[in-house]
Amino acid sequence: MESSNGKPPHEEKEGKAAEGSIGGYESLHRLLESNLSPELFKEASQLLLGLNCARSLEAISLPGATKALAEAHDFDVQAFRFNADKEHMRQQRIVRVGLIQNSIAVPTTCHFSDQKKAIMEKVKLIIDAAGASGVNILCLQEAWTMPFAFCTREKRWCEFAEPADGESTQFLQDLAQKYNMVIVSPILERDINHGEIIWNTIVVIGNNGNIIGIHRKNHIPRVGDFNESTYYMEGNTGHPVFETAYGKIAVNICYGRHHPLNWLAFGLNGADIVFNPSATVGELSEPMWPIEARNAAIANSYFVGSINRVGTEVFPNAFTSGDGKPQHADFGHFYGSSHFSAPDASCTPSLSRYRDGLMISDMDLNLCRQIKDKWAFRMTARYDMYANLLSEYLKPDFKPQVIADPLINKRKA
Ligand SMILES: NC(=O)NCCC(=O)O
Repeated sequence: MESSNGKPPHEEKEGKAAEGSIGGYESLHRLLESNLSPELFKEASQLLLGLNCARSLEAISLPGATKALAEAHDFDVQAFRFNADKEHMRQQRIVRVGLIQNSIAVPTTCHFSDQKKAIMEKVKLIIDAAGASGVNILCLQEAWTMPFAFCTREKRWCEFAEPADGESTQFLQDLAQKYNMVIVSPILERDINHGEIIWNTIVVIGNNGNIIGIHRKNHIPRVGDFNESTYYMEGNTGHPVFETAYGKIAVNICYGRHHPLNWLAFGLNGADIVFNPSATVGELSEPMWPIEARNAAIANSYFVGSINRVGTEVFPNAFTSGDGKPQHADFGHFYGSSHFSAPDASCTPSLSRYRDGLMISDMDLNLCRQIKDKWAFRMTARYDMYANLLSEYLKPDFKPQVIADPLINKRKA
């Protein structure tokens, strides 16, 4: 949507491009939409997003109440539909799935209770919008109750950790029940029954407000300012798939998306939808962001919901990145851009790079099996061959299978 004087909307509103915008636009998709002719935009869009059942992805309209909440509280809301072919012997399995991205709500210098309360208050409004839209399964962003303070290496941020059945879970249990919605809640967990150990955890809350189970982040980053290994260890919960009233779901937490075997394991356990709640910044990972999730959806014949937080979080004390550059007090810009990818290689556009948002998608889960039948990736995967390689690789005397050219150093001048 371009404004009346041809300027991108936020440039006009704020007199300058918002931090994280692309020349004043919220996303690449919106930049293209505003600057290409409708015919060219349609073609570009089809190339970028792929086709679903041989057609462009359809946008769906949402109730007035959702739009009113988005308008009043300035969050981006977008909604699309992934179709599957109609089958003779199986009913459609359509579920409405939502992703929420958000910035923190007050400065990181505020009292911790006030920070958490303010985030919960703002996220509640977006959950209300998801509820008003009839969302069945909703996933929040990684460590949603707090700033992503792990860059600082300061242990005081551990105060945000809470038991899996703690305050934020109880808060969401009420909303899950109210809206008959499954909610996936990524938190910093404190395991009080095991010596107060801290984990990066997701809690799956069923549509009756019950806790179905938890999963703990499998792969912990040691890259850039993501000093998460200072706070928690690799998870001990394997690759659970949660069978909910609306489908089988799993959660690959943030940095796990760089590990194809992590994606595979959730697929082998039967997931139809895998969420990837994340916290990641532009320079480090943005070129990977649209590729990895989409590739996982294709390779594993399931839907992926990718979520990233938004905004720049400034911390009270400056820290260094161990790269010889000056100390700094922020992590860089969390670029939002939450979106869905489908097993047939289509995907939605992304939410805003700088505003809070709610991405909604209807998806017929039958598409997962239809794509398995079409591409037969499971049938052609040769898992036994790879199981063998991996078990050899794990042995201390493993020798890489390399066949060297015997003439490699024998070329005459
Ligand atoms: N939160 C987290 O694991 N971030 C790591 C950076 C990335 O994977 O992009």
